Amino acid sequence: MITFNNVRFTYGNGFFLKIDDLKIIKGDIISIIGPNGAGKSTLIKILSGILRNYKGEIILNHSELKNYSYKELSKKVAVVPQEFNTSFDYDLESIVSTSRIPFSKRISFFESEQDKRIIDKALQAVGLTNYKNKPFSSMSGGEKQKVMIARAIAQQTPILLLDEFSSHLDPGYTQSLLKIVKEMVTKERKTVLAVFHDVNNAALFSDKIIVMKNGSVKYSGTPAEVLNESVMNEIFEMDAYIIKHPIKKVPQILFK
Ligand SMILES: Nc1ncnc2c1ncn2[C@@H]1O[C@H](COP(=O)(O)OP(=O)(O)OP(=O)(O)O)[C@@H](O)[C@H]1O
Repeated sequence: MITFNNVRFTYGNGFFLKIDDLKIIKGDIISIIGPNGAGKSTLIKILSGILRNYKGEIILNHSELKNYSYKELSKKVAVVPQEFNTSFDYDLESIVSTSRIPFSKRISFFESEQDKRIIDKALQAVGLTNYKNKPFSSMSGGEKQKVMIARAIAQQTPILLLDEFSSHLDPGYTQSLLKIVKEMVTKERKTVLAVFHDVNNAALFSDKIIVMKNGSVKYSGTPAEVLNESVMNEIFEMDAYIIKHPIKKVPQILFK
């Protein structure tokens, strides 16, 4: 569904993203892990259409990614960013409603009845219906992340990109948001790429893990295939014990 061929990107500051060959299959939940500065967010920004001056080929549904207009790409890819701020203090409903703009047939955007239903359902899915008229600025960090997930749900795209969306959240919020996202993507067979710093959550959440370092994909495979002591040592320079989750049977990392 998404194929990378000899993709190269640089900000011009010495960092180089080099992805020779990578295939992302429809319906897979894929986590991207790797140390700070590995290029994880850069990869997400390329796939979201923010960074377009890469070399090589990224094929999304038979067409080169660069050739999609922003509007067309917004119908295919939704992003839950690491952080989101607005210069105006919109209420939650208005923030979520921006997800429907790509589907508008007019130049100025008026929500249809169907849009309103989709927005209500998305706010309901993350448990924020009662807050929909509250200003975004009055929400906590975790609630803001829920708003961004609702926005991505309402965008109804086949691909979802999550950039460390749980990094500021407490364990309870993290678990509930991961559950919401996993249920939704499994039900609707969405393809997900999610950047994680928490390797244990990555193992629990995903079908496959991509391990990046210095701008390249070093390993990829199921959590059981890629998460072992020597990879943790090579990639993160850490001494780790690996145990098996007692119920989910995926690897879990402990500090030595
Ligand atoms: N807008 C930018 N301009 C110049 N350099 C950038 C920019 N954004 C990121 N970089 C650099 O590119 C490299 C990769 O950054 P990126 O944000 O993709 O890493 P990451 O793996 O997401 O890191 P982290 O885990 O710390 O979020 C880093 O060296 C970073 O300093």
